[in-house]
Amino acid sequence: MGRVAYKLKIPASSANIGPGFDVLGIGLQLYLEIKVTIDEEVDTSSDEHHCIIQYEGEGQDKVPLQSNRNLVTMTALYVLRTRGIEKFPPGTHLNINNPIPLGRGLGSSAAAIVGGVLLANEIGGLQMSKERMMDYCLMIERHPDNLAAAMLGGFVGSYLNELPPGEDDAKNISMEAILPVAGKTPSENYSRDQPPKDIGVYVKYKWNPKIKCIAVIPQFELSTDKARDALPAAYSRSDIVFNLQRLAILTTALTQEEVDHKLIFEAMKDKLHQPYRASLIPGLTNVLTSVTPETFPSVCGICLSGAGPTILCLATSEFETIAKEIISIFSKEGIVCDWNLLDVAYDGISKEEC
Ligand SMILES: Nc1ncnc2c1ncn2[C@@H]1O[C@H](COP(=O)(O)OP(=O)(O)OP(=O)(O)O)[C@@H](O)[C@H]1O
Ligand SMILES: N[C@@H](CCO)C(=O)O
Repeated sequence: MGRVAYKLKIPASSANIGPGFDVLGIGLQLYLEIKVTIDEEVDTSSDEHHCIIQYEGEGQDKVPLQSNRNLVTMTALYVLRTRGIEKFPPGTHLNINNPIPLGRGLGSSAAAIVGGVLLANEIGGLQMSKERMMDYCLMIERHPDNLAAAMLGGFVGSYLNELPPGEDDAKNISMEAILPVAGKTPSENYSRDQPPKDIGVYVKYKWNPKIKCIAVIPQFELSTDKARDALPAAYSRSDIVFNLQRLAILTTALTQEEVDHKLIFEAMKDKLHQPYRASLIPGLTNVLTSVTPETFPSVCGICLSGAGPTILCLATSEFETIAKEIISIFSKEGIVCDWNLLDVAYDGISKEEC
């Protein structure tokens, strides 16, 4: 085979966008990069799956580098196993550069999972479509919003199909049958079954390019699992209708040529997840009610990004002023933040030869 080298890029993402809990996502121009080099002359036998990982960027002090513990390579190994391949080709090196902060609501885990599936697709020559790769991704992170935005790019809506009984069981097999679970001895009995087909359906909306994304990123982590545990098991009809009405408006309001700031602002309100997560994110309620088109005319809307704690503010100008206002509200709670102005990543995953 000789030496092979290429780079995979996967965007960060913001999920929910207010009312679209587990439904909407936006790909963001902040990319997890995985440089893949395969050189069979190089000895990689120190790793049990022949994959040496170098990692820099967010989480570099804590992201595991063993191939059976790192989310990117664990995901790739899961996909490869379902195709009868148990290891990477001898001589595989990954140089991972990750600017996406972990556990902050910017889709770091979705980028890692999409990156792992894409890596397996390339290494195994599997030639899967993006939709088929999404089936694998959804076996690991079981809501489609961040994953679809990372895979497809742009502003994306998704739903999960109601699969026939046998296939639905296959979709819900335990995580331990798919990936090694932290704190547990890796299983010898992983599933080698390919996932059901067409678990999800995705649609890309247009996006008005005048609207930019301000991400204000508190310097503390909130795991998605913890933020999901804060949610109730059931909702009132009026709260569900509140979100559905706004969701129906929002997906078009963000595409219209004339930006209607007040319409978007109202359509980005939510009653299904943000109110329940407020206790985990001091200052959240104040941020969501203080930064409005009345206080800053270029604000279109403001919401929790994914499971938080990052705040996503959509705006057409005044970016630094708006970011500083959000930062000052958090600072009153003793929370320090970074911020970043991000454009939409319209294209999702990509591969460059090196
Ligand atoms: N590049 C990476 N390499 C290895 N593991 C990663 C990588 N990125 C994320 N992870 C894993 O994913 C975890 C974060 O996932 P989590 O779903 O809690 O947050 P998030 O994806 O950043 O936020 P959200 O889903 O709300 O957008 C990290 O703690 C780490 O275990
Ligand atoms: N929709 C998900 C996104 C985070 O992964 C949530 O809010 O829990």
